[in-house]
Amino acid sequence: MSKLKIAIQKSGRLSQKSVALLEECGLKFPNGGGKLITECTNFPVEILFLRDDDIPQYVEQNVAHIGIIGENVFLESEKAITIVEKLNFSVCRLSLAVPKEIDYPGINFFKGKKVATSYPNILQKYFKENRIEATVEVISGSVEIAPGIGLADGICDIVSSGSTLLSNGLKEVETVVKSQAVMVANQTLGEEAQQILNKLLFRIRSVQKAKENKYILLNSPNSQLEKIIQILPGMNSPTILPLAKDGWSSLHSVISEDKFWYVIDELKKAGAEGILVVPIEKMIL
Ligand SMILES: Nc1ncnc2c1ncn2[C@@H]1O[C@H](COP(=O)(O)OP(=O)(O)OP(=O)(O)O)[C@@H](O)[C@H]1O
Ligand SMILES: O=P(O)(O)OC[C@H]1O[C@H](OP(=O)(O)OP(=O)(O)O)[C@H](O)[C@@H]1O
Ligand SMILES: [Mg+2]
Repeated sequence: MSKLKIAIQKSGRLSQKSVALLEECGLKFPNGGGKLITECTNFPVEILFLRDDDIPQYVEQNVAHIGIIGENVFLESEKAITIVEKLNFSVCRLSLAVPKEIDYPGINFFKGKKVATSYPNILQKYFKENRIEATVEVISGSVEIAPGIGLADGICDIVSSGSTLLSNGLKEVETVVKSQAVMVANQTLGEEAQQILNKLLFRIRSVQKAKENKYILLNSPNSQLEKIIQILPGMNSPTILPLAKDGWSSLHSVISEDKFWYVIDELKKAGAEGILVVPIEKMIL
């Protein structure tokens, strides 16, 4: 049986989380010792450890069938490859920034200016869409230094917390694109590779779904059960088990991660006690 070749970043912001995702999907593989290619022992997959900027090209050429990269690298590469799944990690944005003392009048500020970036394709496109004629100065890293040393009037680079901008005397003025880690694939995968990818995507979605949800257990007087069930929009209907204590039940359900603080407040008001919220490892729907 042939193997699905997955390209992930060798070292950098995406590498640990990419490895963790594959491991959470149950894939077992030796990782370390500087080996740049490794085989899964329990799934028909081969993992290639590469520079992230090279991954789109390898996937386009089918040297790797799929890859994990930032959406920013996908867009910048302009390769004929397809995003098959957004992965909800390494969330960041590509933004324009200028020295903090500038009284920024809006995007027209950039007309006739020089902007340093490692993302010339994305930036040129953005300027074109906004009818801005500006000079794009391509540098490969430490972009935030450019205005301070007189290389450019502004920059376009990755922002997450904003602390790199702050410590270099810059302020964010426009978001150019939002990004997160994505899985990309070759556009003409063979049947076998496609089947393995489908299995892997099923596992990834089960892991993602589990992360978005929590398992909740609580005790409630039977008289309050109806009210509590209405507060908890479960997967189907919640499980209810009688407690040893007369007139009380234990209720189990699933709630989405972003709702549970809000819901917990309401549950307490409705008389729920002994509330436990626990992580879910896999969720098969
Ligand atoms: N501060 C950040 N917060 C969240 N995500 C980030 C951050 N910085 C970068 N990323 C995301 O992680 C990806 C990889 O970033 P990294 O800095 O490791 O790349 P790199 O230096 O180009 O690595 P390589 O050596 O493989 O070329 C970026 O393309 C972006 O999608
Ligand atoms: O808004 P922040 O949270 O400060 O993150 C943004 C910074 O993170 C990335 O650099 P990284 O730290 O990965 O170093 P690198 O430039 O060497 O890749 C990116 O290039 C920015 O400089
Ligand atoms: Mg890179």
